[in-house]
Amino acid sequence: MAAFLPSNPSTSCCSFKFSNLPSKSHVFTLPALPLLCRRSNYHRHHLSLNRVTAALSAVDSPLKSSSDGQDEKSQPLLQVTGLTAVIAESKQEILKGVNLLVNEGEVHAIMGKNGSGKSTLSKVLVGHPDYEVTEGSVVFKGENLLEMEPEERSLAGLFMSFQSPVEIPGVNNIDFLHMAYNARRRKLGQPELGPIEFYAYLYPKLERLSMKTDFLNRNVNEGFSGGERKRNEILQLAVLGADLAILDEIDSGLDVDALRDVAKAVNGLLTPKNSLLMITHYRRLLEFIKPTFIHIMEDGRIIKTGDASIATVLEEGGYKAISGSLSSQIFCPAVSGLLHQTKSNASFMSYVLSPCTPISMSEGLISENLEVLQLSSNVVFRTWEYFMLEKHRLLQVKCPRYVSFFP
Ligand SMILES: Nc1ncnc2c1ncn2[C@@H]1O[C@H](COP(=O)(O)OP(=O)(O)OP(=O)(O)O)[C@@H](O)[C@H]1O
Repeated sequence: MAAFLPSNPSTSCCSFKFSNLPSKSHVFTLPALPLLCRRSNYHRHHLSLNRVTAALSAVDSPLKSSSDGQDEKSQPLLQVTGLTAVIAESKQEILKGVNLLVNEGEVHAIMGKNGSGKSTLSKVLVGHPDYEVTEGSVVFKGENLLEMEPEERSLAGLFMSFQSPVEIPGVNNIDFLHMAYNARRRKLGQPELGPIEFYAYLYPKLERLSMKTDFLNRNVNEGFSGGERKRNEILQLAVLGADLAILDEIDSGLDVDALRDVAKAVNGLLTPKNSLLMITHYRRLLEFIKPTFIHIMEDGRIIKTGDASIATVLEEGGYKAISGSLSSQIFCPAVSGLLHQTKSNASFMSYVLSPCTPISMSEGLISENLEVLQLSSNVVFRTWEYFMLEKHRLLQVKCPRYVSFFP
C-alpha cells in the first residue's frame, strides 16, 4: 500500500500511517547497502525493516549544538594510517598505504584519476566485504574502526553515499527513512516519532533539497534518475545525520540547479563537530562546498594534500601538473609558512606521530626558498609536534596541521 502523505506537514490526520512493512526480520544498515544489492535475490524476499538499524550519530538534527565545543580544540575524527587493502577475491592490492587525518569540523575532498582508489578507500572505511585490510589502522572517534562491523560503523556515526546508490525493491522511501530514524532514536533512548511527527520533521528537508513528495512514496531509488538518487542520498544524510559523511561523487549526474540544492543542503548540515569527506573529479562541487583540504590520490595512495588551490592547478594543468612539476611543492600554507620561519636549510631527520613516539625515520633537505621539500621517503606531518634537526641542533616546532609528501 502506498503511503499517504499530507501535502503539508501541518495537515494532520489521525489515521495517517505509512505503508505496510515486510514482516520478516533482517538487519541492514546504510553502509551495508551494496551488500544488500549483491544479494538482492535473496534479500528481496527476506528483507524486513522491523530491525533496521541504519543510524547515524545525530537524530533531531545532525547539528550538534555548536556551543558544545566552542572552547574545545578540534579533535581528530578519523585517522587513517598506512592503510593497505586488497580485493578479497583476487587479493589484488588497491590501497597501498593511505594516510589521512580528518579533524572535527573539516571538509576534505579527495580527487584523483579514474581507478586511483578513491571509491575503494571509502568502501574500505565503511567495511565493504569486497575488500580486506592487510595493513594499517583506522581510528574513528578514538575507536578502532576496522574491528567494527559495517552496522557498528554506521551506528558510530559514519555515513556513506555511494557513487551508485542501490535500489531497494519493495521498500518505500518514507518507510525506510522513518524506520531508520526511529531505530536511531531507540538506540539513543529517545521516544520514536509517529508518522505525522516524522513527516513534519522530514518536510523541510525535502523542501531544502527541492524534492517532490512523490519521491517518498516510491521504492528506495527504484526508477530514480541519477540526479534523483543523489538527492535522495543527501535526504538520508539530512534525516539521519552523521559525524563523518563520505560522499562519493555526489556531483555526478546533477544538473547545475540540483548541484546547488545538494550543496546547500550539505552545507546546512556542517557544524564545528562533524566532518565531510567528498570524492569528486570537479572543482565545480568545491566552489559550492568549500574544502578545508584537498587530497590527490594516485595508485592507492594520497600523494598530495593541500588547500583549495590544488583544484585550480588540477583544472588548469590536469593531473600531470600535480604529479609532475609540482610534485614536491608544499601546498599546506601553514607548513610552508612555518618552514619560512626557520630561515635556513635543515635536514629533516625524524618525526613523531604522537609526542615521544617515533614511528618512522626519514631524511630530506629543505631547499633555499624553504617551500620545497625533497624527501627520500614518505613523510606525514601530523597535528602534533614534530622535530627538525638543523646543524645538529634540535628544533622543536609545532605543526598546526598535517600534510603528506610523496616525492
Ligand atoms: N571489487 C573489485 N574487483 C575488481 N577490481 C576492483 C574492485 N574494486 C576496485 N577495483 C579496481 O581497483 C581500482 C580502483 O578502483 P576505484 O573504484 O577505487 O577507483 P576510483 O579512484 O574511485 O575511480 P573513479 O574515479 O573512476 O571512480 C580500479 O582499477 C578498479 O578496477
